[in-house]
Amino acid sequence: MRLIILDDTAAVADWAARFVLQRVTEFAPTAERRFVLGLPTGGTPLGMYKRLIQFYKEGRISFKYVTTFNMDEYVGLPRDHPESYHYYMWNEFFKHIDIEPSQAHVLDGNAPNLVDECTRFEKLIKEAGGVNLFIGGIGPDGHIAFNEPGSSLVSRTRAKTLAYDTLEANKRFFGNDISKVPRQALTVGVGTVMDAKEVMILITGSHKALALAKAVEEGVNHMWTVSAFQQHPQALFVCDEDATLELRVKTVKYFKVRDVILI
Ligand SMILES: N[C@@H]1[C@@H](O)[C@H](O)[C@@H](COP(=O)(O)O)O[C@@H]1O
Repeated sequence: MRLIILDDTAAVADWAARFVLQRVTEFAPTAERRFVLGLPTGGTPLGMYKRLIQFYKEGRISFKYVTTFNMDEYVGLPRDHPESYHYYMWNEFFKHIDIEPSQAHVLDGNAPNLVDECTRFEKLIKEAGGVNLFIGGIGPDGHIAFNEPGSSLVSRTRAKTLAYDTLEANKRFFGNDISKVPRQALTVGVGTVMDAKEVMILITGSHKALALAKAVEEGVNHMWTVSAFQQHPQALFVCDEDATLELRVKTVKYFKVRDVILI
């Protein structure tokens, strides 16, 4: 696991977008050999999506042969609700780029049978040949996707009841009214993300500092599900200075040696 420490949220957005650009460019996807990207929602990746849209407009990247799988979706929120992850992905990213809509997969939180929907999603990932790069964000309680504290670290895509901390953290998107935040979500499992060839997790802000410290400095722990990625062969945590506030100076100094060169 590598930890990339950058100055601020803008630097994280730029770095993450350039990392995606680099990986897609190196892979040189074609119709027969598509690049498979796992994607997150939330406030953290917004800047990365903006930069990627810019790269696309400048002709530096194409998503024509990219297949995407989103991490999660609320259960029971209409697809056209401004806080659904379908709506977010379409408005913040997909409608601005040349991705084939049929290749942009987001879990259906309104499916008649949620278990079947999760099974279908896992099957689609398998049929696509697995995920080349899974990008994720975390909650202040250290959850990855919606794998709340206590989730199995070998879990697969399934429905989860959201933890109180997550309802609190996400109420800002629902007029600060916690009662409006859906209580359940469909989420890829920790195991689903662990299966990706490479994982990049974006962590910004002092409210995520404790989670980052737990993930990096303590042992693998199902109460901080993002800590599982210590055991991934190709995992990158990309954070800003604020997110490092709970880390030891020694840890920060160690990881501040930059060894990843991007185009
Ligand atoms: N399920 C999502 C996570 O996938 C996301 O990483 C997290 C952080 O969101 P933000 O980036 O807005 O802090 O929010 C939700 O809980």
